[in-house]
Amino acid sequence: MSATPDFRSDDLIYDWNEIGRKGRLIPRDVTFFDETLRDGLQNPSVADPNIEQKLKLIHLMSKIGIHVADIGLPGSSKRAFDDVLRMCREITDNRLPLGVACAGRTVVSDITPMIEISQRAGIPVEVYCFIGSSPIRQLAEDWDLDTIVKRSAEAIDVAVKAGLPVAYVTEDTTRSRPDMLATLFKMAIDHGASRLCLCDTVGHATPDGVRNLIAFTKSIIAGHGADGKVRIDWHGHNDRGLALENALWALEFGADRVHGTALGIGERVGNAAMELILLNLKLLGLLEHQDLTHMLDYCNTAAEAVGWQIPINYPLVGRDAFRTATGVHAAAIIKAQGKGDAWLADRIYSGVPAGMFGRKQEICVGYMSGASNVNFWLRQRRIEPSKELVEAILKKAKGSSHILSDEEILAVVDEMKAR
Ligand SMILES: CC(=O)SCCNC(=O)CCNC(=O)[C@H](O)C(C)(C)COP(=O)(O)OP(=O)(O)OC[C@H]1O[C@@H](n2cnc3c(N)ncnc32)[C@H](O)[C@@H]1OP(=O)(O)O
Repeated sequence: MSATPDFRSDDLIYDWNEIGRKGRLIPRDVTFFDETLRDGLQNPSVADPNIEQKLKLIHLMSKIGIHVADIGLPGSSKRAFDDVLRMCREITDNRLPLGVACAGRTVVSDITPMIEISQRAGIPVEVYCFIGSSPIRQLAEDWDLDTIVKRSAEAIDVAVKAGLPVAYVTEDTTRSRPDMLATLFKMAIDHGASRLCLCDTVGHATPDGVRNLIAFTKSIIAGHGADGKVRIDWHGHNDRGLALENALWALEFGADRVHGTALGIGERVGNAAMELILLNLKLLGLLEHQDLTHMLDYCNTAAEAVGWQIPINYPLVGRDAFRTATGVHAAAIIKAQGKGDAWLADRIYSGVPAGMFGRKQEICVGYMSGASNVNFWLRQRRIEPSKELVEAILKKAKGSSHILSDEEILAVVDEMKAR
């Protein structure tokens, strides 16, 4: 598999990432499940977005190629119910290419609002019903296996009878015992669940755990005669900082659908960041036809909706993702641009080509800069870069402890003009 769809990659970028990859294939028909409006909003430091912000996000999700959005727990409050109904109507009214899911406990009263919304909005809401499956959850809740099986079967039956697709979610799967999981998975398949969602609820998993769990789940599905009928979801959290890596490995190991949230916003330290999952798959040569130029808008909208700032050094969408003040870096980018080679300029000092995602390389002037930065800055603004002017700006930059603002540079330009 070639690393990028770019015909020039093979001769100009030697790709060590590809060694050993051959033969191990991330399935090309992977799908994406966006949890921003459910798990994302479980973070204690987010503000609950208003409905207009939620609708805007729904539109952006459909633009970046999300297949299904989990849009809340309609059973949790009247406001949640109303928002979910409104979002479902937005999807049907605008024929957005986006499926919807709603979360609920394996409790009938959490499922019935989803049935009502499906009927009123004319959309099949995927029922994402969860119950804790690990010994640690069982201990805290005093649940025995029979209780969990009975509750789960009852909830799945209600949803299936209403004609809704069901993803059966074993909370804390990554710390659950295999005998417990085997019993629950078989029960869910027998009762008509079309997906088993493996949850790293507390961010415990490493890639080895992901591989073992997915292999185990596949063997249960196959052994139960449901191969090709029941799909596997991966839902991961970032407590060990491994959410993105685990999500990518989950796809590699055979998960059909992967969950993520904008900017990784979610419970505690969050989930796998959806934009980074998409970014990495794009760079692996997958998602060739997916237009990801709306990712900046998706992340900015999510950040604004929950009242967060995107960190300046955040990949892809952070302010500095494609910005340099460094003399050696800037000189090389400028040389590439001077050759009229946009491809080269976008890759020479960037592991992620900005143009692929609707962004561009930026060069600024600071204490680490050289004459190239200043020349470039002036030419971009159609100001003649005389030797004296370049030297004066560079002197100011070298004596400064920050990147020069446009105003600061223009003040030097005016000062030199006035001489
Ligand atoms: C997959 C996940 O991320 S889990 C997180 C899901 N999201 C949320 O919890 C956010 C929205 N939640 C809420 O608004 C509220 O917690 C509600 C409406 C769901 C429930 O509120 P309350 O009835 O007041 O219960 P409370 O929140 O105090 O406790 C949760 C209850 O759910 C129970 N519960 C949790 N999962 C299940 C389940 N699968 N089946 C049955 N009961 C369950 C707990 O045992 C506890 O019951 P208890 O009150 O009898 O001890």
